[in-house]
Amino acid sequence: MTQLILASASPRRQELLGLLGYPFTVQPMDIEEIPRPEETPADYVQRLAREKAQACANANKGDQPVAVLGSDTVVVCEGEILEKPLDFEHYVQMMQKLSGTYHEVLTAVNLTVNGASETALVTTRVWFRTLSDEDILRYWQTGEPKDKAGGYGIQGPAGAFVRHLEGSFFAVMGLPLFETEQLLRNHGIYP
Ligand SMILES: Cc1cn([C@H]2C[C@H](O)[C@@H](COP(=O)(O)OP(=O)(O)OP(=O)(O)O)O2)c(=O)[nH]c1=O
Repeated sequence: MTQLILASASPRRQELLGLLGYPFTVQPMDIEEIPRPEETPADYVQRLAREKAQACANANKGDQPVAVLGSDTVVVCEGEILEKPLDFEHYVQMMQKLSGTYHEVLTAVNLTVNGASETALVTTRVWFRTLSDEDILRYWQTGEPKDKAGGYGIQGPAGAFVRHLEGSFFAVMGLPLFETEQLLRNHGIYP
């Protein structure tokens, strides 16, 4: 039987994959996350999702057959890629950019199995209400922004910043449920 591995350190991705009902194990991969010159945000997230899954598949070569899921999420605002905030200043800059306007959240998920590799990309447009300096400071103090792309987690208190969303809530949180299940089914993997 093919063993399913989630190549991710993200507790959100673990929680979301758990909702699909597949038994799986977790093996995070440390991949360098730096966009190449001229690489579009869409190409970048898809490459990282693929690299995470392929690194994990390589690490499990020779064992029993494995199917590996890798994923990556970035926030894109006015053409700029926003990843995890490096510090408070960086976080404030990000929130000021996101305040009162919309941005895109790009999440790619890759399935690598038996040498085959397929990636799905989900783009979600998210509209934030205007944020005051106090909103921004108070949200930092929750400790939530640090490990999240764009400096926020839609599934937590920052959900109150979101006026409207077009796309997939689960993709913003880190793993699109519909597309992930489709990838698995396309490759004959069922719970
Ligand atoms: C925008 C947004 C991101 N996030 C999280 C999901 C991801 O964990 C993180 C994006 O960073 P990633 O680099 O995609 O993932 P990661 O480093 O956490 O985990 P791994 O590479 O091992 O898979 O931001 C939320 O939880 N909620 C949100 O609303």
